[in-house]
Order: sequence, then C-alpha cells, then structure tokens
Amino acid sequence: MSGSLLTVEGLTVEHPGGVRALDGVDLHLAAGAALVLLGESGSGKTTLARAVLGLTPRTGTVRGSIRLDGTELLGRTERDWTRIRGRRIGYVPQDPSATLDPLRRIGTQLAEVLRVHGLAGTRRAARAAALPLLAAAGLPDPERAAHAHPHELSGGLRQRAAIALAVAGGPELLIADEPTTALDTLVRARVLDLFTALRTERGLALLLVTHDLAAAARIGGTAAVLTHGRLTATGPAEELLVPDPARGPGALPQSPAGAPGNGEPVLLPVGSRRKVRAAARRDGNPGPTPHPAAEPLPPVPPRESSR
Ligand SMILES: Nc1ncnc2c1ncn2[C@@H]1O[C@H](COP(=O)(O)OP(=O)(O)OP(=O)(O)O)[C@@H](O)[C@H]1O
Repeated sequence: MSGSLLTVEGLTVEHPGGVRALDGVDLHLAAGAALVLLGESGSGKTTLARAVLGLTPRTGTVRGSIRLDGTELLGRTERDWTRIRGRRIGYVPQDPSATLDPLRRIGTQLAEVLRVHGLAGTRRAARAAALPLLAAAGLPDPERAAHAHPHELSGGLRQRAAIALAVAGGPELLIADEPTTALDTLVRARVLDLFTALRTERGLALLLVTHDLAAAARIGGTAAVLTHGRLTATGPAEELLVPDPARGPGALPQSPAGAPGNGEPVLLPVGSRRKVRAAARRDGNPGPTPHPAAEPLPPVPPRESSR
C-alpha cells in the first residue's frame, strides 16, 4: 500500500504451548497518522505491539511481514534493533518505570538517548537538547524535570518524561501500550492530547494500544479491533465508535447499548453503525457487546503542576 509507514501483513505469532496470540493480521499505518488498536484482554494487542518492536519472546514464533517504510523488520538481528528502537520506533509503556531508570536523573537519561543515536556531539549539547524535549512533552518546568529522579515527579509528569524519552531519538513511529491506564481521568486526557500534539508538530505516526474506547475516540484516526488474535474490524474511529446523541456533538462515545447514555462506550463492526442504531431505536435491541466502561474524558484541561 503506497504511503504506508508501517505495513503488517499476515502476522501470526505463536507463544509456547501453541497459544496463537495473533492469526494472520494485516494493518497499515501512514506517516503521521494514528492507529488505535482495541480489543479485550488477551486479544493480542500487546503481542502485536511487541512484534513491531522486535520484542517477541525467543520461545515464540513469528510469521508474516512487518515493514517500516518498506524495510522488512522480521528477522533483524539484535544489533539492527538497537538502531531501530528509539531512533525509528519509540515506545511508551503503561508504566513509565519500565523505561525510566529510577536511579538516574531524567535529563541524564534523555542526554544518553540523544548521544547514543548521534543526535548530540557532546554531553553538554545533549543536556541542552534535553530541555526542549521535556518542554515539548509538556513538563511545565523542564529544568526542574531534567534534574529530577523519576520518583520526584507525579504519575502524569513521569509518563510525560517517558514520552520525552521515547521521542528523543526522533522516531517516525511511536508505539504506546496502554500509556494512560494508570493515570487519573484528567491527567489521562492531557497525556492523550500530548500524543496528538506530537503527531501534528513532529509528524509522528502513533500506534496506540488500549481497551479504553474514550481514549480511542480522543485520539481518532483509524481504529482496529482484535478478537482472539484476529482483526475483526478496522475503519475510521468515528465510524467504529458510536457517539451518544444525548450528549451533543463532540461528546465522547457513549453506549446506546441497553440504556442509551448509560456511560458505556460501544464499538461497532464496520458498516453496521446505521443498522444497529436504527434497531436500537426501534426495539431497544442492545446491539453489539459493549467493551469495558471508560470514564468520559474532559475537554481541553489545564496542565498539571509539578507534583
Ligand atoms: N510470553 C507468553 N507466553 C505464552 N503466552 C503468552 C505470552 N504472552 C502472551 N501470551 C498469550 O497470548 C495471548 C495474547 O496476549 P496479549 O498480552 O497480547 O493480549 P492483550 O490484548 O495485550 O491483553 P491485555 O489487554 O490483558 O494486555 C493471551 O492468550 C496471552 O495469555
């Protein structure tokens, strides 16, 4: 597919014990675009994100193709991956402590990424370059954040620091795996908006893994649904996620299932939205199975403070 930055074709991943976590998955993500990967627990979302990062466990088997800008990623050596991860593909995990070293200052960690990828010649230049990165990630006081150890920041700011680390190498693709699950509602909205800002300002493509439909709606772009390792729906987020008419235009999707406006978002198979909504109006048919409830996210909130 022309214009595709990430192309996944026929991706099948088997874990030991014959667990087929992914089964013939095809996905495309254009440069600068957003793809939200939805699915219930165990549907294979993390397996897919990890496969794109070259992190499938050695005991697993991977078949198919994963191409970044036309270059095959499957079968790369660990040495190749050290140049791809961080530099071409950034990664934001659910828990920022998975990428932030608790014993080192955040500025030092950012400076190291910049130097490893040849983006700053000297330690001093790297430390100076870390500050605009922290500012771009929405840290209100970049100097303070650079001098802080991770535990000195609030959860939301720590996740922002992890995002700064993920984009420090100037990747074209950012993979975020449930990056807001551990955050409270307000902070969650701010961090999601940061991903959108990074896309528009830096042209980053975003692959967001989540089971949170409100988060998916806030990110927009294309949504893809995994069910037991297979892709069961894909299309524009606004087509797959049903907005609640009772809440007015621009409101986050709410489920018409059972009781309209009951606070539960709902995901519809591609092409069925009109049919299902008509049926729901006609006879109270609950329609498709709702995904786990997600709190509605607030509109553009102010920035969080340092602590
Ligand atoms: N290392 C592993 N060894 C064996 N089975 C695994 C391994 N990792 C994942 N699985 C299995 O693969 C399937 C998909 O798991 P995966 O973690 O990708 O799902 P998920 O959609 O990300 O779930 P969650 O939302 O709970 O994180 C599950 O059945 C899981 O138990």
